[in-house]
Amino acid sequence: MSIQETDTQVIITHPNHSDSVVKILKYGATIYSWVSKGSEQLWLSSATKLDGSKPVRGGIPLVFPVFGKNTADEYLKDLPQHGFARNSTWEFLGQTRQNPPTVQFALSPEQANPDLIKLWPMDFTLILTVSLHKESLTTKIEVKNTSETKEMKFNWLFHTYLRVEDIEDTFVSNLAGMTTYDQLLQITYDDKHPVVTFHEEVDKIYKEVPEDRIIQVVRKGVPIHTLKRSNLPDAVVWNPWIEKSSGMGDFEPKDGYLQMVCVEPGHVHDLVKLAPGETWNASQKLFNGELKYQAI
Ligand SMILES: O=P(O)(O)OC[C@H]1O[C@H](O)[C@H](O)[C@@H](O)[C@@H]1O
Repeated sequence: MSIQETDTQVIITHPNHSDSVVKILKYGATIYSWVSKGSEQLWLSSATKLDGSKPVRGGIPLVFPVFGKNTADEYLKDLPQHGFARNSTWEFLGQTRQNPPTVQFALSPEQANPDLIKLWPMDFTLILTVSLHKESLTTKIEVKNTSETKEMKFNWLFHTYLRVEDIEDTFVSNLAGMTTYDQLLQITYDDKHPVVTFHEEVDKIYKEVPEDRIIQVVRKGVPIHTLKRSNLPDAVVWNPWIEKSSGMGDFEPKDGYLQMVCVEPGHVHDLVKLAPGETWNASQKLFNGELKYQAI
């Protein structure tokens, strides 16, 4: 059996490659482990809660309908950081394809976290589709505005925590020349650095990155993660480094920042505006591609 469902999670094992396994919590529809060819690809805090009491610190939390805090939008302004998708229990819809094994989860106001959904009075359906391939993982989101009258405005982001061996000799490539908003310095500039390196806290939103920019995480000249985006123009690159991780109670081990980097494809610079009855789709694909340098 390639799909196992329990009360709290769904585990997919590739039918022809038993060393490829993905584990998805119903809480947040959060992928918290993806093993490809026998090795874990995602970072997960050893102190994270997997019992639905708090968003997962690690894996691929889903950020909707707001990235960070939005103080300007009349509906989004009351929501907590990163919205409510990661703190709601999604409905498991079942397996939709045998090979590659594919499953779907759904979230609508009826299932969403009751304390948070009352702050965002919209009618919507989200469908997350997860496909496990021999050497890749695809996550696809469909957002439908089910209202007959009201426009819906939102952000979407896959908050992907990638596992690395040593962040100090790792870099993120193919963002050279892109406009970035540095969330720490609170300034926007064109990043002329050939690659993003990590020797202190990094928290940057790369804006409107063309889809043909294939973001790679490279260690010692070897690409260890490759990320393809569809309809997700922005990419957040985050490493909390020493001080920020020590302030996060659910971040363990405390030097775990050395083994992770978040590369988060999203639509966060602007809000997606969806007319009544309309649907919006986006996806990310994680795999291990050939080294490819894309310069300015
Ligand atoms: O602590 P969280 O709410 O999960 O947010 C974790 C991080 O998410 C994103 O990467 C943001 O760019 C960061 O500013 C934030 O610190």
